[in-house]
Amino acid sequence: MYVGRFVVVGPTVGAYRVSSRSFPNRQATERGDAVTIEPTPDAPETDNPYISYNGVRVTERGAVVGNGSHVDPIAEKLALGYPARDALAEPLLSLDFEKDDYDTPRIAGIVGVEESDPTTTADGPGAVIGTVRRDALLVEEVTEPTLVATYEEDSPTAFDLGASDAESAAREVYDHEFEHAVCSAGVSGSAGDFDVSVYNGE
Ligand SMILES: NC(=O)c1ncn([C@@H]2O[C@H](COP(=O)(O)O)[C@@H](O)[C@H]2O)c1NC=O
Repeated sequence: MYVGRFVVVGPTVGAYRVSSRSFPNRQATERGDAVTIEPTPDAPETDNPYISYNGVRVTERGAVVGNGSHVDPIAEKLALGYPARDALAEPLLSLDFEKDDYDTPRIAGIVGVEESDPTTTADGPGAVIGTVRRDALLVEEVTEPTLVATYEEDSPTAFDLGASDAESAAREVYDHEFEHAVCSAGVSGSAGDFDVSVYNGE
């Protein structure tokens, strides 16, 4: 099955996988507190605005994963002190679904939200997941690893993630049977102490 891009989000571990039919020549590159999704040096030129972006941004108050330019404002709002639910919901709503041939949804999540966050109820690190589609804006707290994808699996659904560290999470989502894996990133930890890892295949 092809689900396009997907995030898996849990309280202390999460991941993002790029799967792509149209733009497979891409890589995940760690750059300080971010992971950039970008064309490989040999990729054909394109003016598609949706294929290069930060897929991960780590802040002191949580690690953000997602499939587009909304990751940056989510991280910035979180760092400014917005509650996790609101930091996720506002950029999704204002940027909306992608204006491409597929009305591709924006998907995102925040891992390792601090316990004091007023919009999570977890007794420990919290997590929120969300998506904006043409027909819905869905944002919710999750207490177990949860997946949302751009296509088919486009509402948050429980996901059986075995990994508990960033490196294994990146590897596990890359190796998942969903078709057309391109690259991935994993995050683990909680507010103030995160690990990040990328995987670009063998
Ligand atoms: N985030 C990404 O890496 C990404 N890659 C491709 N897209 C969009 O999704 C469309 C379909 O891509 P594909 O055939 O690779 O699933 C592309 O034309 C592009 O508008 C993306 N946008 C959202 O997922």
